[in-house]
Amino acid sequence: MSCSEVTRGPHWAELRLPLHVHAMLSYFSGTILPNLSKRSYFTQPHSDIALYISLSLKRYHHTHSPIMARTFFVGGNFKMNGSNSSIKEIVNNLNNASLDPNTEVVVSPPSIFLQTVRESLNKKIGVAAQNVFYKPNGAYTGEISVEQLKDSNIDWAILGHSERRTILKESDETVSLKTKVATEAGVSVIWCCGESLEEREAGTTIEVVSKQLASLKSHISDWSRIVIAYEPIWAIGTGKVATTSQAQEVHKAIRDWLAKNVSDKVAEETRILYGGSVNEKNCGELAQQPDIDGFLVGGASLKPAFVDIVNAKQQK
Ligand SMILES: O=C[C@H](O)COP(=O)(O)O
Repeated sequence: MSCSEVTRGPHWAELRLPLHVHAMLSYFSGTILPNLSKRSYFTQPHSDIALYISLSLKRYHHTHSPIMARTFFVGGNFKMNGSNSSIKEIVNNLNNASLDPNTEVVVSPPSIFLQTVRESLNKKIGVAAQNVFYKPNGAYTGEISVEQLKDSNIDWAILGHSERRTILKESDETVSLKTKVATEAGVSVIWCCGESLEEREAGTTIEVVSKQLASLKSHISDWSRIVIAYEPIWAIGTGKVATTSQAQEVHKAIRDWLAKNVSDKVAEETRILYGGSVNEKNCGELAQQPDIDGFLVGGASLKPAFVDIVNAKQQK
């Protein structure tokens, strides 16, 4: 029902509204409901004023709430590396390390080690699978289901990593479907995107990442279980890290895309990680960028220096 359709209720002047509410109503009436002039505010009945109050408070809250700080996040993607003994060593190292309590940490061993790592690792550290299939069970040789992950207390998965997109030919559609099934079942996802060297040189980085995001958006509605990892393919395992300004530029573009295509809230709250040759030396400067909310670390997550990357925010 529009304001102009409201005909019942006492005149606003009969209401005993606090002065600040009146002031706020006058201030916002022109911006929130531009089709209603200030004059019409003074002539609207009770239920209209209730509508004004509700919209004004909503607007006031939106524009005056402090921006929710995003918890810094560091993921360690072991990829297809490690043995029983080396992974035990990594777990012991993490269990005994002094980790920044303000950083969320998730490690992702190969699937054969998932359960052992989950059982032996400090419970404050999350454990992620490196893949999950979109079917609940059945004849899908080599795949692993969301229910199986949950049954083993694994509540994270890395999806859309460029190595799976390129080597294993996973399409945007497949990655989006997997992400939908995982998040809907309560498994959080580190969702990866990023451009190849040819795409960067052709100047299509933002276009490529936007297309990957658009596919994701067409499959999911709840973004609260998603952490985005921007990983330029040319920087993965090459020792060629993106410069802080290159990384920040793409992270900002991803956040702008979320604001424009999903919502301001999702844009503000979604963590965007950088991945690609991150190490203990380059992480400090990257961590200072306003839109870099953490890292997805490959090679360096297998080394003791991973602890320094987790503590990147504490570097001077
Ligand atoms: O998932 C991690 C990324 O692929 C980065 O790997 P990297 O740190 O070895 O370059």
